[in-house]
Amino acid sequence: MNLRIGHGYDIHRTCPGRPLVLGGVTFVADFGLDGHSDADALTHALCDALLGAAGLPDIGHFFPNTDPAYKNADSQILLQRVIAALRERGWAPVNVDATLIAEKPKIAPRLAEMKAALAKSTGLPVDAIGLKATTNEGSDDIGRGLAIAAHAVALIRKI
Ligand SMILES: Nc1ccn([C@@H]2O[C@H](COP(=O)(O)O)[C@@H](O)[C@H]2O)c(=O)n1
Ligand SMILES: C[C@@]1(CO)OP(=O)(O)OP(=O)(O)OC[C@H]1O
Repeated sequence: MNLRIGHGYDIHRTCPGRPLVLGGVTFVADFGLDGHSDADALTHALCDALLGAAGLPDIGHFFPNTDPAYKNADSQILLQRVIAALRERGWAPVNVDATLIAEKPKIAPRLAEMKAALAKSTGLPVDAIGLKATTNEGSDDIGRGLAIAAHAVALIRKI
């Protein structure tokens, strides 16, 4: 089999006093996301989708949240390392697709920047990066602005 599919999901709580980083882009917002790294939930979901496709353990296995090396880590670096781990095992990404669930801020105006950042980190062309945003229609903690979540899928091919 030369093609594999993977799925990833991540959620981080919002908090004051931290930058809001999503898909490698920093948003102007009065809140950020809580986490050990930069807490970029979208990029973490993408990492897990890619790792899952290759049958590898999840992001926390490769970059433990107990390791000071990853304190405030740039998740684009983690994504680059995930791509390298796949390549070492003979896999390359074909395309990825993700959905960000956030009540605010408005993501759509910055989607192109986010796709460009993720294309750079994955080595994929921009048109192989799918990215959408939706609110949670006011329901549960995401709807109340207390958290931001992301779902992602990735297709990989044997090199
Ligand atoms: N944080 C968000 C959420 C949504 N969008 C855009 O708005 C459209 C409508 O959102 P619904 O939750 O009502 O589906 C959605 O299709 C996105 O284009 C956004 O930019 N940022
Ligand atoms: C990214 C890592 C890095 O330590 O930490 P967090 O920013 O806490 O993110 P999470 O998705 O909860 O866990 C994965 C960890 O690998």
